[in-house]
Amino acid sequence: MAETREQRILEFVLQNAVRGNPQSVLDHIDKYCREKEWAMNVGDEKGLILDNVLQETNPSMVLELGTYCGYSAIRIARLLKPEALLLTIEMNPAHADVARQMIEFAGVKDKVKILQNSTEHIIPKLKAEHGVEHFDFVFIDHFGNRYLSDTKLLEECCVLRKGTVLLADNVSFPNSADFLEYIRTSGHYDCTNYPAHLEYSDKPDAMERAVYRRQR
Ligand SMILES: O=c1[nH]cnc2c(O)cc(-c3ccc(F)cc3)c(Cl)c12
Ligand SMILES: [Mg+2]
Repeated sequence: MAETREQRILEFVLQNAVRGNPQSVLDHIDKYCREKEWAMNVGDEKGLILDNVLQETNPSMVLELGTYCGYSAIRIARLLKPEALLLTIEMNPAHADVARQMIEFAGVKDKVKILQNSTEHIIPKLKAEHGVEHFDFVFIDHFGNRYLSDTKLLEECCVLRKGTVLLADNVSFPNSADFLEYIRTSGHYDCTNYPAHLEYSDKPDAMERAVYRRQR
């Protein structure tokens, strides 16, 4: 029995899912987390919202804040066009290690680069060290109490452009209230709310799309 929940999810995928098949990996993570042990993957219901908003955006450069086990990274990577890339930031080394193996097993490792450190450490280095000009799409799913500060940091580091789409998970929880207030009242974003449910549960949750207006 693997010692951590994240390792048990990975083990279940490695032993039951189809190698190289991203959908099979997603389905098996959802199956394990619905039937055996709950975990904070974006999940299948909110995952469809992510799929739709992502496909409408048709991005070349994507950033994710909060990799966790790699579920949403695989979800995003499986829909990216050939030259497109996903950078995903994960501060927890154990989670990043599980995600690396999950992403490799799913067959999407060529489209995904995991950066293991805190967001405030990495975001200021994206242009100089990772050759980023701008992101077309940002999926925010790390810690609600960091959503606002990291969104402002993305603005200050000039990695957003007019039309960049931010999509934030878990905006129904109080710890991202300051973020919601800012994107809805700052005048720099056009916002849309998507009511849904907490992954693998019937508790209410929501996602918010925020399209960046200001020319950078
Ligand atoms: O920390 C999180 N980061 C990214 N996504 C998360 C998520 O989708 C859900 C939750 C959560 C919500 C309610 C609950 F009762 C237990 C866990 C968390 Cl805590 C996170
Ligand atoms: Mg989440």
